[in-house]
Amino acid sequence: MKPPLLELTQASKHYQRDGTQVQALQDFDLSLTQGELVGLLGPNGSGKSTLVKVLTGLCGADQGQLRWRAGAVLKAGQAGPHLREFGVLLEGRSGAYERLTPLENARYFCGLREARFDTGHFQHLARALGLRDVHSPVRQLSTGNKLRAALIATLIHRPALVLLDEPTLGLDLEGVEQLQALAQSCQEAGQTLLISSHDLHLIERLCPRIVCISQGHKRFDGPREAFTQVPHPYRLRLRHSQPQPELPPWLTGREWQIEGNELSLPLLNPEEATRLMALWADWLGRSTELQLLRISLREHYLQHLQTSRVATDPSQEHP
Ligand SMILES: Nc1ncnc2c1ncn2[C@@H]1O[C@H](COP(=O)(O)OP(=O)(O)OP(=O)(O)O)[C@@H](O)[C@H]1O
Repeated sequence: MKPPLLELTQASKHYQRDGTQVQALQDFDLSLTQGELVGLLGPNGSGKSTLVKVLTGLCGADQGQLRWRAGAVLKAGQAGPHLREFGVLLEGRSGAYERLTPLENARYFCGLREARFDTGHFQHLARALGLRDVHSPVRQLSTGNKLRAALIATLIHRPALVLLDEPTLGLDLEGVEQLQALAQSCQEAGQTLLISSHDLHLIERLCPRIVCISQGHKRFDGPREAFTQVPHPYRLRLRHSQPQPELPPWLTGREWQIEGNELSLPLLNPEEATRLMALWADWLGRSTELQLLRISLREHYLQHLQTSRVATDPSQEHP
């Protein structure tokens, strides 16, 4: 097993707002290894940006520790030379200077990280993201192209760790696909990426590992397959005016949900639906609507958020 590139342990951070304490991050552990592509999911106000800020030394933590490349133990949120190896895009905002061109921005940010500017790499990034106009001031570019310029400035020095907070905000469909392909090529080149997004499908398509955060707590951290795994991934939903028939023995113990005249039954597989329909042919024949559904990614996500909820500041979260 590879040693961790970055290890964050027991990180907590609170803000003071209108005289009340908002716990943005609570005892948060995160370990990232080289070449990982990790998706960070969580509702508004769940602590994603705070986590990125603590990781990148932009905001100090109340407690917690950070280790980079198995080096000295630092206080979480502490700045240091290790940050030169980071590339950060914050909250989907264009971090590029408006008066400078995308090329000048890339040169400037490369210099800040004390890295050698590689024209070939700049051209590769601009091509990969479809940014043709690299010589006009950023202020003259469209929102999507401002973001492309910021992404280039984030990646120009080939950072070992790339942290992208909402990198698709303002990107069109083509832009999202370009970003996805670029993120995959960064991973293939051995870079580690942590991508925070509200786009569930992007995270599912792109990230083999998913971390889910809610109210500052980690709710899930594991492979994408485990994230989308539930004991009964199908649901038979029917509408009927009659009382429901008896459940066959192989379905007893399952949670049968009734709402008005709508009835929903969790199933293991579509074959269970076929067996049920044969058993209940008469009764089902009188139902007005019958649907076999696969549990959606959104439902998986909501289930993860509901597990072990704690009452820290529930008013702050909006799924
Ligand atoms: N500077 C601040 N002062 C006070 N409270 C803050 C500050 N920054 C964040 N918070 C609060 O901390 C909590 C976590 O915020 P954070 O921005 O980390 O969430 P997020 O998951 O990134 O949200 P979003 O998806 O909306 O970007 C929220 O309750 C937020 O209101």
